[in-house]
Amino acid sequence: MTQKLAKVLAISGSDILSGGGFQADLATYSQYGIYGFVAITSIVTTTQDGDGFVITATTLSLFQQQLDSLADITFDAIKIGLLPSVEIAELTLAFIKQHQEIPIILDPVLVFKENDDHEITKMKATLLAFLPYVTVITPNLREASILTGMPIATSADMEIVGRCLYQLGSKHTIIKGGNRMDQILARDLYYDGQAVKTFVKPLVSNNNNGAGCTFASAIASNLALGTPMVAAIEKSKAFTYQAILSSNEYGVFQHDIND
Ligand SMILES: Nc1ncnc2c1ncn2[C@@H]1O[C@H](COP(=O)(O)OP(=O)(O)O)[C@@H](O)[C@H]1O
Ligand SMILES: Cc1ncc(COP(=O)(O)O)c(C=O)c1O
Repeated sequence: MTQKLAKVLAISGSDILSGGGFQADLATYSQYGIYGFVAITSIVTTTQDGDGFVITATTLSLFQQQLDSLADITFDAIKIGLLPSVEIAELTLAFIKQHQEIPIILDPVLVFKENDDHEITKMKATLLAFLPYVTVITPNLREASILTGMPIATSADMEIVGRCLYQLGSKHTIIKGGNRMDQILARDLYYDGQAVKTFVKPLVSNNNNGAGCTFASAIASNLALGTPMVAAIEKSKAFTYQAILSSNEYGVFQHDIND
């Protein structure tokens, strides 16, 4: 008899270059032997000169149609990635409120409209409203700084901001130092209201596009399979490190979980 596959939903954008977005989510689920579903929030394409990218949001009705199509499915975890607008974020929040019995991983991708302070302020308020309804959030330094309004320049700042996100309602927080804090180590800080833990790997100079999506999807996969939180983060950090080690010019490449 074949074993029943765990089912994980990605609420994510499409990355035309396949490094990040739902392409990375599905590649990760596949390595964990998980059946992956996707509700597409947006399509990310490159600008004509190839130097930038354009985010086109899925229409609200098409996005809601996707969520409605998934209404009868019992998922083992849900991972949330790029939310291109406050409206898509609000529909997503309403959806996850109906799935409070499973792990929900929020990777708050705040790459959109980097120069539009008004949009960022609105999105910040919407993302903060997610905190009581998600299991774990995985902001990078910039995202953690936007969410809390606090600057992060040192490892000590990471801890202060981790504690602040806990005060704001986050149950489990991982602040990703990645390649933005240190020259030698990729150091992430975890806080759950009790203990501060750090997860560390050597910093490699490879292309890390899609590392954040891969990390959050691996955590979703591990939690869906019943792995406790700290072990899930440890395994996901190692999985993502291997993926960064074998990236190409487009993004990371996910390996067998035993590599
Ligand atoms: N160059 C790198 N070398 C090793 N680990 C990295 C590197 N860049 C990111 N990571 C790790 O990959 C994971 C995803 O982080 P990151 O790429 O910083 O997220 P995001 O894509 O959200 O900015 C984290 O565990 C981070 O520490
Ligand atoms: C659709 C989508 N989601 C998320 C991301 C962020 O990717 P990451 O933070 O994993 O590098 C990207 C980046 O290209 C993307 O295209």
